[in-house]
Amino acid sequence: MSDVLALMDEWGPERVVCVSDSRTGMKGVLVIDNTARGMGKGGMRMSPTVTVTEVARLARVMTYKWAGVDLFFGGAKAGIAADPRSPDREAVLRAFVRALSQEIPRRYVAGLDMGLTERDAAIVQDELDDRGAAVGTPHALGGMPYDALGVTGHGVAEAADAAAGEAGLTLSGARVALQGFGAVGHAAARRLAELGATIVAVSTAHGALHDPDGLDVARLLALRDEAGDALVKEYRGGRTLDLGAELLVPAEILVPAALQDVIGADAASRVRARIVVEGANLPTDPAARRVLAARGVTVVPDLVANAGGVVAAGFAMDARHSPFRPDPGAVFAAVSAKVRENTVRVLAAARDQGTTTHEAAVALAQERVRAAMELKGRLPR
Ligand SMILES: NC(=O)C1=CN([C@@H]2O[C@H](COP(=O)(O)OP(=O)(O)OC[C@H]3O[C@@H](n4cnc5c(N)ncnc54)[C@H](OP(=O)(O)O)[C@@H]3O)[C@@H](O)[C@H]2O)C=CC1
Ligand SMILES: O=C(O)CCC(=O)C(=O)O
Repeated sequence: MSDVLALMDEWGPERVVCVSDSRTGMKGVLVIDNTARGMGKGGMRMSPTVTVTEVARLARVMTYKWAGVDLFFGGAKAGIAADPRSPDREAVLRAFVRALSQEIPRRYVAGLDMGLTERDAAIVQDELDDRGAAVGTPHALGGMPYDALGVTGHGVAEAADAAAGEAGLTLSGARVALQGFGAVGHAAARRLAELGATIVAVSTAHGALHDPDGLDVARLLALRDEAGDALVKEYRGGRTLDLGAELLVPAEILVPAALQDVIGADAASRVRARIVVEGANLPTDPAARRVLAARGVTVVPDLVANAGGVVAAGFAMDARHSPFRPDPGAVFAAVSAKVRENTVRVLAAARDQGTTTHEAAVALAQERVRAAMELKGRLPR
């Protein structure tokens, strides 16, 4: 745990709970970062490589993301070290949730992150026999299935449109390269195409595709439904690239929407896009952000660009104990308004203060978290 102790600072994390189960081989962690503005809320991820440090870093992003959209929840994230394609995934998920029955839903409500779907949110509710245990459940359970609806990706595309406007570009005809075609990536592609952008590259863990004249987004979306992960192998047209090369193709806009830490200082010096919109959490590191800023590349930070998920989760938190379903139209409208407003605000603040956009977004969020900590007597004496 020494790595996590090293991550602890005045903001958190307040609570790190590691759990395991010998019968299923389950190993996982819940990190509750800062609850000054409300209880722990954030997605649950399943990945064979997840680490305690990764989940703690993601939980910190959640603290800032909730504050950034000015909704009253605290930052939290959960991670299960397992392959989401494993036939044992349900048993592992159930064991994880059972082991955290003291935390869920009293201190933490689960949501969707990488590797988990609406059906998993339903399993979390089932395991604890509590409709309040998770959000992101299917419509048939009265939930707000924000991944299936593509709410986060929709917001990412709206952020791209707002940032393009600030940079004097229009999305119409702009070339976009995307990493990841999961819950966030596919919905971002769909909305970007609707807004007139040309998607020139996409990738999944199985490979990357590039066509400088534009990929057929409708075909890619249909293949995702038909072929799942193998969509890049099934697509006819374009040429395949080594994984990671999709980040560096000529394009006006780059949307990393898969993994964390994919753009370091070296990749940042080779990115060809004028705008980077962070669909994923933590795709860039601080050195990369400085390199991009120095090169005049506009970065819309994760906590701004992918905040559609928290806005939807906010609606879903309200609806957990209500017989009424949230109206998807109202959710999409709120996501669009909030993400656009925050994109413009953060880009302007960074320009005015001479900071990176991440520094500007975090400063705004910290101001709100600090105010709550002060009111609750949580600041150091
Ligand atoms: N879901 C949400 O509402 C939110 C998600 N996020 C963040 O967005 C990111 C993506 O999450 P989400 O879309 O939910 O996850 P999913 O599990 O739905 O999709 C992940 C996608 O990334 C692809 N991928 C995995 N590894 C690589 C790789 N090495 N190179 C290229 N693509 C890869 C996967 O491919 P394959 O299918 O082949 O495995 C898949 O297409 C994460 O950082 C998450 O934290 C942020 C806010 C909200
Ligand atoms: O809080 C949620 O339910 C999902 C949002 C999330 O995990 C994220 O924005 O990364």
